[in-house]
Amino acid sequence: MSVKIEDLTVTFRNGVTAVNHVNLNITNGIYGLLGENGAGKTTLMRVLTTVLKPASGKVSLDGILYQEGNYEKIQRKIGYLPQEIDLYSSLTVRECLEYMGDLSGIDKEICRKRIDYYLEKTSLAAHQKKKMKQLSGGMKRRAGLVQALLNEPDFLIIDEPTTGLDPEERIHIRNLLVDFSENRTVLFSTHVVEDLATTCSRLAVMKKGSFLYAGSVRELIEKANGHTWLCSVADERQVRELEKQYPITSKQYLDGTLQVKLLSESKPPIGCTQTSTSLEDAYIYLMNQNQ
Ligand SMILES: Nc1ncnc2c1ncn2[C@@H]1O[C@H](COP(=O)(O)OP(=O)(O)OP(=O)(O)O)[C@@H](O)[C@H]1O
Repeated sequence: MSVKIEDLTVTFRNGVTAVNHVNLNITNGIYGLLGENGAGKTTLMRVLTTVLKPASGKVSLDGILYQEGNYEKIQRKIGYLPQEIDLYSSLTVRECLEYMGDLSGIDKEICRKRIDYYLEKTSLAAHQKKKMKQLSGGMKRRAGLVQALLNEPDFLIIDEPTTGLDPEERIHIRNLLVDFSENRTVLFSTHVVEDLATTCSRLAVMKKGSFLYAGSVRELIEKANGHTWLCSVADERQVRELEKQYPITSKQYLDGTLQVKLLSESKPPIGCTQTSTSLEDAYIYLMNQNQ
């Protein structure tokens, strides 16, 4: 499964260009999508789900062009978990998923088996008789993900799937997505950098409708390697001084000493040592280079 985006632009009626002449190739596996609020990630995902039509440019899924006459065929290959999802609140989890499966035209018996499997995988099996409105935020998110997985899509598009999940469930969902992506394509948008660091090998970083970076996670980290410093500072006042000059990616008291991790091209003129670069550091480094 491959998705090809060529010179894609999306402009809303109010004149906002949310996606601006972007190009991207997404192949098998999990592909991460990162970016600040309002960068254009959701807009791009809505185009890929066929909900939104682009102003210009081309998108294709395994060679099938996004255009009138092809949308139904494309939609059958796609699963989508939007940022906000309000499933039928007065149905039970199971009824709701069966109904969603029905709407997608999935054979009833196959659908029942898949619901059993994914409820188990998302730790929702024990809650399947609860009404949707009785679920916690994290449970609703997981039910939404099951809904997106039900037709076992070739291309799964997920917007913040781990929002509101406790640490254990977040790990379960990440592992489920990695298993699911074995022969499929998953576009995974999130603000939780750790989720991408532990699941995907490739990602794109968006800012103001364009890609600042598209490529391997390793190469993005390599860009910031050698520019990440761990410094021991005397007090908050010194931290405030440092903040004026450098992006600071972490700050914590360790054994009574205040330590900050900062990004700088060369060694800052205070006591510090070079330290390892995380994906989060590399993201901040990239964003600061492109201010
Ligand atoms: N329906 C719309 N009409 C007009 N402008 C819109 C519409 N939807 C989004 N926008 C604008 O397009 C830009 C991109 O929004 P989008 O929701 O794609 O960003 P995002 O990267 O998903 O942000 P977030 O991380 O906050 O979810 C923003 O400036 C937003 O205000």
